[in-house]
Amino acid sequence: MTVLRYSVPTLPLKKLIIPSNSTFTNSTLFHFHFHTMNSIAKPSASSSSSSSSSTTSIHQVPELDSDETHRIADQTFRRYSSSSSSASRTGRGTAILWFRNDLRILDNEALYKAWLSSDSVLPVYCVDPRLFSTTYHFGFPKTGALRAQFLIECLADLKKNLIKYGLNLLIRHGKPEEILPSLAKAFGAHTVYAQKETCSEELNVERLVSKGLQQVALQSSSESRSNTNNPKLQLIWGTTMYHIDDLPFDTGSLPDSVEAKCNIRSCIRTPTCLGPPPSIDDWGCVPSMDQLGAYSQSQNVSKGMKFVGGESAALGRNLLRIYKETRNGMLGPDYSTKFSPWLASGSLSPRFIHEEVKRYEKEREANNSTYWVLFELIWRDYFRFLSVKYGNSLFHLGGPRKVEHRWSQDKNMFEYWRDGRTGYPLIDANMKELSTTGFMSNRGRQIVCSFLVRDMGIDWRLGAEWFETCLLDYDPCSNYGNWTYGAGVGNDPREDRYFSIPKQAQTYDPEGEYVAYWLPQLRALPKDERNFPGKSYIEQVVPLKFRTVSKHSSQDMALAARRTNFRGRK
Ligand SMILES: Cc1cc2nc3c(=O)[nH]c(=O)nc-3n(C[C@H](O)[C@H](O)[C@H](O)COP(=O)(O)OP(=O)(O)OC[C@H]3O[C@@H](n4cnc5c(N)ncnc54)[C@H](O)[C@@H]3O)c2cc1C
Ligand SMILES: Nc1ncnc2c1ncn2[C@@H]1O[C@H](COP(=O)(O)OP(=O)(O)OP(=O)(O)O)[C@@H](O)[C@H]1O
Repeated sequence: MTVLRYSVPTLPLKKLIIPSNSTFTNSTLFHFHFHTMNSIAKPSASSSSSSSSSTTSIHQVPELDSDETHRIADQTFRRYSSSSSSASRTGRGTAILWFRNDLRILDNEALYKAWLSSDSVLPVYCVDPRLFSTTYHFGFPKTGALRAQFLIECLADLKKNLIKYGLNLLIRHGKPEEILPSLAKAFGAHTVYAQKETCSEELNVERLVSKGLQQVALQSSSESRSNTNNPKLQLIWGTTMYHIDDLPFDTGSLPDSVEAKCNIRSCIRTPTCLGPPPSIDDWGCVPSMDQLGAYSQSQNVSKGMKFVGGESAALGRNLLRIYKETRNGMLGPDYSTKFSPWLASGSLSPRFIHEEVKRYEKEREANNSTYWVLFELIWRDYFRFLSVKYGNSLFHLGGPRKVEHRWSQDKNMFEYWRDGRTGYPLIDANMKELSTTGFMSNRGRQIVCSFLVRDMGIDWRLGAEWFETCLLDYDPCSNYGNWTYGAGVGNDPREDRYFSIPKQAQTYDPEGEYVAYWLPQLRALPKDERNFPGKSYIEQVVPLKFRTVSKHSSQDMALAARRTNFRGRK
């Protein structure tokens, strides 16, 4: 079988070359945990054909127990720490480190700069109620329960690791623009350091925080002439593998087709001790699901993959050897790296992955998989830089290309898709995986996107906002970037990205293992019928645009015609 690479972003960044000559300041090589072929070959949902085990199993990702996770994390922290840099800490006073989507210690430049510029760092996380309200147009939960749970785990782990480094994490509930200026005032902080974001919701918060800090300075100067406090917000780039300052072009004019060669910086070496922290009586607890708001009612993963949040778990997950051959899979934890939830929360640095890949290549072998992991990370970078270039048009119906198209907002149709009741097993299985686990393979994402947009003709923003609710790895740039591509409104030169369900099913789920896992009622059918079950399954709600597989096309058409107008909330 020829394994095709997925076709969402193929160009334009294809030509962005990963330099093979990246240089590292620390060339010492240590052991790093990689799954072996044996551990990959362990029975998993993808390899098991027993119906009982493959319908009920839960795969924890990573599959290590807590002791092993922390052992590997500590080992990795040591490998990436520096004991010699305390002499360079010449700063005075207090600096605040405002954690956002950079919930990690390793390779966190903002944290490092806060440490360097002060003699005491105050790490803060603000539980911003806006992140737990609703999506912009259609009023879905802004953060679904599974991502909320993942975030809680990230915060608990970050707090634990900061304590190991001689600090702590102050957790406050409220808006950063209210919390940070008041902390800056109370502690006389000179700077608030934070990772720079690029989308308008986050940029708006940055502006408000900056304004709040200016108010502190104004108040301070009117109250005291001798001892004024003039705190500033210092934003540090940190989300991508390529540093924005190293790109050979200005992001505002990021070309649609790029041929660029630039170095990837080494990870920041974190000092072994980041303390002392300021004196604080109550550091605040990691929030519970209840505290995160109405939409975050606990939801347990009942089958499929259960991702463990936090930097320690992220460092325990590594998988490179067979990645290229399996990336287009859909079932089980090991067909792709599954780094995305940790990358999105910032528990994992893309530069760390790059450095580890290079180390692996040097110690063992360079192979297709090691190349492809970095290649995929370039796509992640690309969508981040695209958000700088295109701003809010990434979120607009017509996308960056301002495409005019009549979209449906049929509520019933959308709900068939959302709930996995379309009558197409491949769509329904993927949508059930998403709502049960918060994850879907890249292939699945492309297929369900194409179905919603092309076969159902539904406003792509409904799909994008539903993904925003559900995905553990939700990232505004990657999500809306990929959706605009899929909907044909992005800057992708290709016109119609149609994914034919029969073809996708035959190529990527030929034995119907994936659909039978998520739709157990199909397991009783012969393997080659599971994706094409006819009357043994629910009716298809729309015919396919380019191929009629339905045996009930008149009913399909009738259903498709029953369209009611779904009124967006905006
Ligand atoms: C409609 C749609 C919506 C998506 N929404 C998101 C999202 O909100 N957040 C997100 O991280 N990814 C998103 N993706 C991209 C991709 O599906 C996931 O990053 C990938 O499936 C995560 O699995 P993995 O970590 O095993 O990826 P791997 O295949 O192992 O790739 C390694 C890393 O490369 C990056 N990457 C891979 N493919 C892409 C891509 N197409 N775009 C951007 N980054 C990529 C991810 O960070 C990923 O973790 C979306 C794709 C589509 C088609
Ligand atoms: N982090 C984010 N996550 C999800 N959506 C985001 C994020 N940042 C910005 N957006 C979206 O960007 C859009 C910006 O809308 P805004 O009103 O700020 O600007 P606009 O260009 O005037 O848009 P509109 O014309 O729709 O009002 C909204 O759809 C908002 O949801």
